[in-house]
Amino acid sequence: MALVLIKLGGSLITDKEKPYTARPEVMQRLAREIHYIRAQNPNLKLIIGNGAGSFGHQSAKKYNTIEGFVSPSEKMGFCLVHQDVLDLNLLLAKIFLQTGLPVVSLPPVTMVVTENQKLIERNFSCIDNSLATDLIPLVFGDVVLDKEIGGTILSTDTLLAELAKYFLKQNQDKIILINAGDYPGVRDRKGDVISLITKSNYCEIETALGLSHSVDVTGGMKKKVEEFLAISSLGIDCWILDGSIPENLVRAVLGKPTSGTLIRAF
Ligand SMILES: Nc1ncnc2c1ncn2[C@@H]1O[C@H](COP(=O)(O)OP(=O)(O)O)[C@@H](O)[C@H]1O
Ligand SMILES: C=C(C)CCOP(=O)(O)OP(=O)(O)O
Repeated sequence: MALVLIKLGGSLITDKEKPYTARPEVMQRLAREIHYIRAQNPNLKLIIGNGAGSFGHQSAKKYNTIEGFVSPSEKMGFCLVHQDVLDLNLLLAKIFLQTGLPVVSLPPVTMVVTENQKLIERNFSCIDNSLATDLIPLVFGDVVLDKEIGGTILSTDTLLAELAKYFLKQNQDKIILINAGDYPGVRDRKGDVISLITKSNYCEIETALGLSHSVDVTGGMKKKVEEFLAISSLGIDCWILDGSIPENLVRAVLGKPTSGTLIRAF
């Protein structure tokens, strides 16, 4: 049975230029599209992750949470970042539920432990169990506890890549990962969208990949492409596409012609 992991980027579901500004109308349309995808493929397993956008990235930057915490104010900051990502996730979860999608919000802080920002413990049994009962696990970029530096930040991209590897080991038939943002795909130095990134053309396009132009603590486009290229070599196709174009996400999941960037190892 196929598994599709969908990342709804913070750039798509919030206005990353305006602190704490969600885009509920975009969330509603995405919910309807995901509802349609499920109706077309009742056997499809879905995991959805949402980015932190102008919610968690604001506080994460303010408290430099990715580097850990020492002082009481940094520790408080860690908790406030978690609250910010929960607030955004709650808005999205409510909209999904109103649309009839059986989502269950699962905070990654309870699944993953790091050491000096390196992932050392994973417990994805709640994801497994949710999928087994035909629920849609809804995860998000979150704070996580770190054995050396107290805490850090785990992006949705990293989490979904880890989940893709985990389910691959469990002999999942086919896995695809789709990153939907508010950009048309990965751009080259001229600004044109690169339709296909492989191990062979990566070195030619690498210099075009940068950080996010918005407030963002987790690495922007370069890290995204590197992480997706790494899992593509395991046979997992990854799309980076524009989720603000109606039906684009639907087309990618249903295997129809899609505008955006496909990352495939070959
Ligand atoms: N080569 C590139 N192609 C597209 N976007 C790029 C590129 N290099 C840097 N970026 C920046 O990366 C951003 C996407 O990363 P990010 O903000 O983390 O997205 P998301 O919130 O969807 O995860 C783009 O909006 C753009 O500002
Ligand atoms: C800042 C925090 C706490 C999480 C970041 O998550 P993401 O890295 O997945 O968020 P977006 O870039 O998609 O906004």
